[in-house]
Amino acid sequence: MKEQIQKRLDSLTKPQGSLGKLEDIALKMGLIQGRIPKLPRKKAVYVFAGDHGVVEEDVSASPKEVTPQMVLNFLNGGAAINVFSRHTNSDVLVVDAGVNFYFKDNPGLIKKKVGYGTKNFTKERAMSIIEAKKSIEYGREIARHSIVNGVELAAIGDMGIGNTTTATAIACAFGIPLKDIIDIGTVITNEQLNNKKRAVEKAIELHKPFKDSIDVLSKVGSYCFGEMAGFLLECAENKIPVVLDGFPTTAAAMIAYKINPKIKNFIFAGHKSLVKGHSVILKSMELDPILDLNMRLGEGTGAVLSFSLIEAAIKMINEMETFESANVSKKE
Ligand SMILES: Cc1cc2ncn([C@H]3O[C@H](COP(=O)(O)O)[C@@H](O)[C@H]3O)c2cc1C
Ligand SMILES: O=C(O)c1cccnc1
Repeated sequence: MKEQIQKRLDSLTKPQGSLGKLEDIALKMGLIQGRIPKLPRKKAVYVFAGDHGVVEEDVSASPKEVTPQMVLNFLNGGAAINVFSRHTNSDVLVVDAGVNFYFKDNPGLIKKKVGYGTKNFTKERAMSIIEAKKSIEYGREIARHSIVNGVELAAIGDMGIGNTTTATAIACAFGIPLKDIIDIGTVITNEQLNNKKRAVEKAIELHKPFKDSIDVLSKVGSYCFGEMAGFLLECAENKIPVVLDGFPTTAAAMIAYKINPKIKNFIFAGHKSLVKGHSVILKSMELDPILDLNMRLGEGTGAVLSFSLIEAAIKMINEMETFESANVSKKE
């Protein structure tokens, strides 16, 4: 299949390889679909929301109430992710993986609450092993539902005050040096950055050694990261491409990747976030980001914007004429 797709790319009226990453995207999408790739008939972003006990350590600029408030904003269509999803003709589904708030039913809300926020992982496990496994299973259930509903290109986004602290702890638990990734998430003071660094150091010291992904998830993870990891595993097993967003969603991908490294063949890195550690953890899974727009928001914003380029790549391989059909000379 790879040869067939590559041959088609090389037959199009352009110097070989001149469309750069767009050619890589068309090839990867073709390998996922097992054919010259076709446009996805339905696209959706799943924004996984959850609360983190570690915010007690004063590691974020915003109060934890912002998490449920932003969930309501997503449901009302007023956040950045809603705007970019409308722009790319994608649906937004918000997942309550573990927000400390009771939400009323809403067609845009998927209720998969494992608990009302995780514990402070600088003091104890963020969650039990049973909850860690349950969060992975819930993520898989969401993916199955998405596939049954015809989603052919998915993205994951994050919403949770404290997410970048949890993401940093997860990456460190998998052996990435803290100094290579510690950074502000949203803009925080120097004191808060120090708190964040100390919180991660304390957590790693308290919980090491780390056995496997479930161990990492239960010790320093959170419900929303577990659900994102389960979502990725299930989509990959069903050959559905998923686009990652920034630092938190990529840390969640590490959890899934350590369970099944083959998932990387079904994953796109939508963009490179400004958070220092993002490119480090992308590289650890050999993922190459599509966009680089100096964004540091989350919610799935970078992922959904990259949908346009994924679609452009698919249109390119389908709609361009070949040297032969357009009667353009090619040196043999
Ligand atoms: C109003 C607002 C909207 C957001 N949308 C995404 N995030 C992003 O910021 C949070 C992580 O940053 P940290 O680790 O520094 O707390 C996550 O919720 C993430 O999605 C937001 C943050 C805020 C304040
Ligand atoms: O990299 C990201 O996606 C990010 C950065 C800051 C806050 N939330 C998310």
